[in-house]
Amino acid sequence: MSFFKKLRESVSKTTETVTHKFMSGLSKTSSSLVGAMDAVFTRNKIDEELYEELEDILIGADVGVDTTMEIVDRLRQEVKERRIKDPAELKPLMSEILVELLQGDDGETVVNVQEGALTIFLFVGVNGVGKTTTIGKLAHHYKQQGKKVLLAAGDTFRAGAIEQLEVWGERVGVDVIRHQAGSDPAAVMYDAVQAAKARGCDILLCDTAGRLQNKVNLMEELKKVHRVIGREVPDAPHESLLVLDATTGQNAMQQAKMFNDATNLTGIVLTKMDGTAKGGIALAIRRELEVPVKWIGLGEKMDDLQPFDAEQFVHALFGKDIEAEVAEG
Ligand SMILES: Nc1nc2c(ncn2[C@@H]2O[C@H](COP(=O)(O)OP(=O)(O)OP(=O)(O)O)[C@@H](O)[C@H]2O)c(=O)[nH]1
Repeated sequence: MSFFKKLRESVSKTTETVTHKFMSGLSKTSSSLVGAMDAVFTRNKIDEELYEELEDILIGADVGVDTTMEIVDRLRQEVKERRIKDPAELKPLMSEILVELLQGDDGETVVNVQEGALTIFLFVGVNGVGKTTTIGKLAHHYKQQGKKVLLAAGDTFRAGAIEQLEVWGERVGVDVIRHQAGSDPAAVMYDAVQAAKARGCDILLCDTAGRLQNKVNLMEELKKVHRVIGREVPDAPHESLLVLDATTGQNAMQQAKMFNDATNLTGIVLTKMDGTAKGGIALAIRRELEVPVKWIGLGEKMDDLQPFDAEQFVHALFGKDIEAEVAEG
């Protein structure tokens, strides 16, 4: 069975809606990245110049230098082993390599939800990356699954952040535990955990500050919040999720390194993938950080957050060609 056919089959197991969301959310990256690659794949021979052009395209799409080198090296190797001569054959090969690269170890993107017990997620990230929106979207997601959800307004640095979380709480129909602006976020977390236990909640989603007087203070605050949660519920937080804005490109990589030192991240939420033509950042993050991307944000609406799935992702980038290949059999 061809790679495309297998890919199409696995993708068709999921709903059409999800496929559509990935395709429309990633359309900017798809047309710029795959669009540029198409010009290379129509060249008349596979030579050094072709590989160099592919490298430029990948780096230009924020794939990152190391990851780009790895992709192009894999491509060279497969071309040699499979004795490929026609540049047109590089396109399916490229998508195959990208799926493998994005897939990682089995179960890596599984979200650590405790069945029948309280699950706590801590969200970290600088201001404006989409932290509050992501918390709102996930609250909606888990509420739809019939779970009892509570939110903790841990960004006490900005009064606006507390209000924004309350707006999401109202929109989704879940309660928010909050204190006054300027109060100790660790105290908010303590109260939120007690409230979640007393109310028999399934999921507690904790917002945190993205900015303080300085970076050291912020990291110390996050460590403290982490400690307080862990003291109240063993093994919590069950996920420490860094929210990154895909449109900030390589800046996102630097933020990831900084937060990883302070909070021992378990996953990344990559937002605003719909707003960038450089969605290649997902590949760089997956490869260069030792933390898996668990969700991607594909828009501003409540249901525009999708669990990260390598096949769906690549399918959305190379979509039309996969349909065509399957149609040809
Ligand atoms: N297009 C798009 N916009 C998004 C996505 N996620 C969040 N946003 C938008 O990004 C902006 C910032 O999101 P917030 O949730 O306020 O960001 P935050 O990290 O909580 O920022 P602060 O409240 O400043 O700490 C808002 O206008 C959101 O609607 C996404 O996946 N796609």
